[in-house]
Amino acid sequence: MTDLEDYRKELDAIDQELVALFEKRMHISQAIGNYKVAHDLPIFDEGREQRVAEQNLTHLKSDEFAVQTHHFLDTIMDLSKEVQKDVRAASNDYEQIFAIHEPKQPAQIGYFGETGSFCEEAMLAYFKEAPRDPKNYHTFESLFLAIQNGEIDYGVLPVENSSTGAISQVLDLLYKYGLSIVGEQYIKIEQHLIGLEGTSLDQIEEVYSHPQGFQQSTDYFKYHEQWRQIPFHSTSDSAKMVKDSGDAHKGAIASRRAAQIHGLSILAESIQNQSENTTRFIIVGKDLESNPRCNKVSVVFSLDNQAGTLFKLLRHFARYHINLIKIESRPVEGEKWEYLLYLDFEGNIADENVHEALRFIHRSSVYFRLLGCYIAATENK
Ligand SMILES: O=C(O)C(=O)Cc1ccccc1
Repeated sequence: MTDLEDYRKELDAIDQELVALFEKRMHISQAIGNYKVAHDLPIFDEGREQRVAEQNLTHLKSDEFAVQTHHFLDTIMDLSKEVQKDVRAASNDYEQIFAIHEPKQPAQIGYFGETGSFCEEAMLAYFKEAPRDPKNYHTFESLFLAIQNGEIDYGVLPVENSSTGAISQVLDLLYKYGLSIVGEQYIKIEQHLIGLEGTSLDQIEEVYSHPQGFQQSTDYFKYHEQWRQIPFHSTSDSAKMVKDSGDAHKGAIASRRAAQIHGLSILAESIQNQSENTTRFIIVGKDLESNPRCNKVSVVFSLDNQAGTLFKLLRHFARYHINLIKIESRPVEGEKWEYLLYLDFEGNIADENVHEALRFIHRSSVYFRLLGCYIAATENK
């Protein structure tokens, strides 16, 4: 027999013992998982992991393989945690996450802002037949509250702008109120400086708008630094306020439509930084809705604060051939340096690969919620 064959036989014998010990260890991890679920304890205990690694390294005869042994122990502990997370996921009634409801019809719709707001435009574009008696709300949170308490079935809010990025307050509210995304709509945004009829630019002293209006028009305001910029509810609330004030020194940033509706004049046209300025709006409802035509999924989750967890999770999107569209992170309220991740990707929750990927994210995350599965909007260029 060659030496090589002898070595291999020795390895086979060791592997056999390792596998038997590993299986035994995994059963104990599972039992610990059950205990932690029953006693509502966290799965990750950094102090204990550190102690286990240190204690086991003292069993080495020399330091020669200390690094590899550390790696080996870390991997074993990662696998144990996965088993424990499986136990917890099963106890969370995983299928409940996918409980799909029928769309509400006829539905009471709400939107953010006074009549003439961009959200109203998005609502009219999304619900092809103009909704009957839509209600409007002057803060994002009051709109979320109205959906939560059943005053309205769906609400329309901005979630992302092509030049200013995510509208983070809306992401935070989706998490806070546990509501769902049932659709989306793009609207091309042109901002104008508007004021009372018969006034001119040199009379303006202060300008009102939604913070988005200012952020999308920063270049224009570099040339008008003497004007006071005053944040107000929505662009259209600002327009209405200027009209109601009758004050020629006040201006608003809003749409052409808002100027017409509130009887104001355009003093400076198209003042937004980006000529193709576009906002993505979401239609928010109480429950998850989905049908076979839906091709976009949104989720929110948080991870253990450990090296490599995000990579380990995102790797599965490549493995299941899922196209990621967007990832956004937000701090968790009250938890310093802890983050929630908002992920959009292509697919339908009924697709096998999406289901598998979601099962994995759910299992690997500390917090997980499916925000919605809906039809991806296309941009009208
Ligand atoms: O204020 C509005 O009109 C809104 O609907 C919010 C908003 C503001 C600016 C751009 C896009 C959406």
